[in-house]
Amino acid sequence: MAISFYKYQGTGNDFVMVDNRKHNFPADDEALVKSLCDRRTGVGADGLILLQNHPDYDFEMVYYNADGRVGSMCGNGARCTVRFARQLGVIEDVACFLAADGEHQASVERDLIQLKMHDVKEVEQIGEDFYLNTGSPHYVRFVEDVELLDVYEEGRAIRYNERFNEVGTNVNFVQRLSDNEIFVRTYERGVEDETLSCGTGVTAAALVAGMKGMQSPVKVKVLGGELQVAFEQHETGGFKHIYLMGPARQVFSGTVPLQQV
Ligand SMILES: N[C@@H](CCC[C@H](N)C(=O)O)C(=O)O
Repeated sequence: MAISFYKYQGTGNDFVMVDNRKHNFPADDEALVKSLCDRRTGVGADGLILLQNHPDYDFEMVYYNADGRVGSMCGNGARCTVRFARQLGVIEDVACFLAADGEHQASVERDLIQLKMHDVKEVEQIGEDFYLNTGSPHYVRFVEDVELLDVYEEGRAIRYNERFNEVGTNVNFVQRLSDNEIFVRTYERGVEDETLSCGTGVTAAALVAGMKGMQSPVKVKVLGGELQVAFEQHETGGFKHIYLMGPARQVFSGTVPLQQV
């Protein structure tokens, strides 16, 4: 048996995508997902996503981290899944779909995908840092010079801090570049390394920038390109009308014999 797959990327956050509408991909096989995501012996990706039918939505997105475990919400993965659904003819230019954290709306605008994120009700302050959930848990630290930072070492130290116990966290280091632009580097849980971009992380970083006085929309530079985050701040704290926007495209497609993974 062979697995047909597509490889997509959104600002360098890359995913193995499987059209699971008529198949039954054995995603409970953690070792299989992990081996497909392996950059030396597999296809290579930060995660694997199944696009499946759902009776109440245009489609359902099921996301697995590169370590093979089922993940929480993935912002870039969702933008890539919308592009994938458009290319498969599942949707036209708008989508309403189900992800790990519930319903999302999205729209395709030429090479950009705009994704509506869920409201964020609270942002915890931890010393000078912040912790919030944008579909996945994110720790946000503002720094002076993000390019000089050892994201792997400093990210891991926070990721495995006992405060976050077995749930863990993603860790975002943020530099303010101008009145409306930040630069974000992320250590991603489940990849256990820095990735070129993290959509839920960029969203978390932009919201914290908003708390610090930055106006929406916030431009976000990442190692893999540029994203934009729009939001409205609740008077009582928290955020609503949150949108993540950026490019997402197919890189290649192929098949992998199951016995080789
Ligand atoms: N790359 C993602 C975040 C995926 C979830 C993360 N790995 C986790 O386990 O929390 C994104 O674009 O949001």
